[in-house]
Amino acid sequence: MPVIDVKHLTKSYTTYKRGAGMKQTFTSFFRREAVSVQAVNDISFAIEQGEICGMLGPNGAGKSTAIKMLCGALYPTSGEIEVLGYSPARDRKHYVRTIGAVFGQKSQLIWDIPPIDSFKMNKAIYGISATDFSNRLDELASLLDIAGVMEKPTRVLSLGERMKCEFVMAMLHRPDILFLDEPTIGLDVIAKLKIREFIHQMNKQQNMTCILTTHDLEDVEELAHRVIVINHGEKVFDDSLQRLKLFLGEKKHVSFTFNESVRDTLFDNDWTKVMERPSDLQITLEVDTARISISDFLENISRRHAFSDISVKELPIQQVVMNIYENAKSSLNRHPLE
Ligand SMILES: Nc1ncnc2c1ncn2[C@@H]1O[C@H](COP(=O)(O)OP(=O)(O)OP(=O)(O)O)[C@@H](O)[C@H]1O
Repeated sequence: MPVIDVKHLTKSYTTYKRGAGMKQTFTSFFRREAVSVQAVNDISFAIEQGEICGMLGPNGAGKSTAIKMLCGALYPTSGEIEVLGYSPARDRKHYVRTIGAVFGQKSQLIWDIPPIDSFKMNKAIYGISATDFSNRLDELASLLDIAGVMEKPTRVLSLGERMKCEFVMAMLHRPDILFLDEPTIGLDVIAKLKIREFIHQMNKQQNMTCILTTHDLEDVEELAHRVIVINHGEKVFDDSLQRLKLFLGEKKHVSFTFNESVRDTLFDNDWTKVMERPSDLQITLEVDTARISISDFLENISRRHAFSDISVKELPIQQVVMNIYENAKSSLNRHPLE
């Protein structure tokens, strides 16, 4: 039986148009034009206990709105959410004891006091015993490597240190389900690794279920068993990471800065496509790594052309979603895996 069951979830926001300038602002006090935004549109999914599900989608797709409804912070316009038998919006008081949440863009810690005092506040709110609090805090602090950080005022912490403390705050009461909204946004590679390792550990140790929204495909690659892609409020993909990769192909974007100008035609073959040409010396190529390994590709290029800079990246999320969106409608039900 799923621990999270979402049926036909829909959320529309109503905002009011306000014109620019004094005259239109004044007019809008008396006559306002209502504008409705369909942020989440008829989304359904079910998640089993212990699953880690990544939610991907471009800016404005509706991911945060969906997570806020799952946390009980927003009422759905229509549709049903059941998490561990609770309705998040209706049974808030009992429900919040079973979940934890970390929002990359919004802190739960109190800015002017050290995180340790915010943790003690949660101890009181959740009625955690002194022994359990102390054991749990020791465990979380050592997993996240934050000794010496918890006693400084939150406002002086680096982003990475603060995010680790946000995770402690969310996990002190041992929630069964963790909702994460862009938990690694703005973090350096080391901090990202630490946080991913921590989520893994909690998932393994407590069989904790987790939904995370992200723009970082590596988060999904490292963590998620399953991926839901949302575009314009609609679910356009819901399956395993393996199947997402089949949609993406094994493509990467490789950008070079060459020492001398190169012609586009040099990259005219079956496994590369020119994506960008910012200058004579710079080029971004899409490389199909199913056809040529990155190491062979780089060796091939470096034998012919000297370059001073290079970067290898996953496909931008915008493009991933576009590819999926274009393919999804026509071929989702008759995919090569089947
Ligand atoms: N409080 C609000 N009032 C009106 N419109 C809103 C509100 N919150 C979000 N929206 C609109 O709903 C849509 C979905 O926004 P949401 O924040 O859920 O997207 P998202 O996928 O999380 O985007 P991002 O990746 O940029 O955070 C957007 O068009 C946004 O402008």
